[in-house]
Amino acid sequence: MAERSQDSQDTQQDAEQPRKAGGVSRRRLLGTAGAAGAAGLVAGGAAGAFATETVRKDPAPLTGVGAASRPFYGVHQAGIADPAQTCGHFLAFDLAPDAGRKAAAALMRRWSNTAADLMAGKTPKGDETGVALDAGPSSLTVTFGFGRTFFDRTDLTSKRPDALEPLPDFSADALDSKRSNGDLWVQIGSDDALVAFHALRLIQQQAGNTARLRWQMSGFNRTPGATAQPMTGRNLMGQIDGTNNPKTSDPGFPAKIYVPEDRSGTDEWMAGGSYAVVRRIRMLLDTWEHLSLERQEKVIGRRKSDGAPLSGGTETTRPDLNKVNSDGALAIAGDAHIRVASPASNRGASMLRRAFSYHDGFLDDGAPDAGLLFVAWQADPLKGFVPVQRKLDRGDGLSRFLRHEASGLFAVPGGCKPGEYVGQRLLEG
Ligand SMILES: C=CC1=C(C)c2cc3[nH]c(cc4nc(cc5[nH]c(cc1n2)c(C)c5CCC(=O)O)C(CCC(=O)O)=C4C)c(C)c3C=C
Ligand SMILES: [Fe+2]
Repeated sequence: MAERSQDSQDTQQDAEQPRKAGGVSRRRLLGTAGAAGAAGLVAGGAAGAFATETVRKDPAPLTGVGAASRPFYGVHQAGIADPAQTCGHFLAFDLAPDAGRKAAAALMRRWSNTAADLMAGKTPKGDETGVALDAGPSSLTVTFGFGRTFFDRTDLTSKRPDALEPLPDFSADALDSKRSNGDLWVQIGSDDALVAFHALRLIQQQAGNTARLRWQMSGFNRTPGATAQPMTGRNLMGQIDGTNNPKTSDPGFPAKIYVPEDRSGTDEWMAGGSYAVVRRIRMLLDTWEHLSLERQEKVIGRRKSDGAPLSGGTETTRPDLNKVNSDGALAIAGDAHIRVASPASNRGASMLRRAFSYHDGFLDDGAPDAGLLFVAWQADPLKGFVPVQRKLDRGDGLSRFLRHEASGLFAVPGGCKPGEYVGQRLLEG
């Protein structure tokens, strides 16, 4: 979880207060609506007991999923190290031809203010859509990033980080340029679909004449509380996915995932930020589902039922890449995904994977257009995604069942304080 400044703690506390909608708290609005409805029932001659139950002077406070909020303000942006939510939307925008740095700065200020309000469960001023009126923030996060082309369009080429050099071509790529890259990237996540849509709609509306939508992708994860106890989620191939992610409690976590806070030089503005590699990876499910369970498990190197490595133990047991079975074969095959992707096979290269599954209907041949909106977070893509994907591209047993269809690389600046906006250090520095 992102470290919290005093400001962000205040924001967190604010979020725990009844949320205000244009000066009137959302709960108050609900209470009024509930009372009016109940009054109607009484006037219509409803049974007294029913009416008494319906007229609630003190509407129940939000609890559980709806009440959960994540801080917008802080050293890092939210939506990186916190658990991926049930619903996700990714949007990429291109700046309008006549929109320069000033317009981009105004847009980032508008977007940041809106994101801060929504994440705290407040209705932004002037918003009358009503889409999420009766819901809490439901762990909403809104995260902003800049693509390589943003810097030329805003005359900031001298501040473009080397880390934004285009990703190399990989042999498994079948990339659609219209659904790749972009000047600006917005990641929205929430445990409620209406809350996520509301944020998406406001972000798109507020782009106004400054930026136009380049592409949008939407995805999902399991709903909190759907399993008997919290557990790592599954992807659409049915595998437990996310087990061996770096943990926020690992001593090396910040250095791997975030640009150092004392960064100096032309990319000083990236202090506390991170780089997101976004890949839309279609799964060839018709082919995959024809494999026997044993073959599927061999391709990954872990058991499907509980995610335990094929070298033994439970989901959290460290895989033994050297273990040999009694038949002389490696317990985790030479081309098993976890062997090829592991830091041990990549000189320590690692990343934080935070993905959403997607399903966009069926292709002409009846195959599901479904897979993973894969996001890799790291302090430097050349020490995270790139070397690992190079290796996977050459020798991963899983790659036969995947198509990388879209790609983006974005510089995601550090978080901001109240009164500031994300990217201010770049745009006004
Ligand atoms: C370039 C990086 C990676 C891509 C692209 C990728 C795609 C991808 N992975 C799965 C399913 C699983 N991946 C798992 C582990 C895993 N994957 C990567 C990297 C990429 N995956 C890493 C670094 C690791 C961890 C390796 C390790 O150290 O053990 C697993 C196992 C469970 C887990 O640890 O998360 C699964 C399952 C799919 C389906 C996919 C593309 C659609
Ligand atoms: Fe993987």
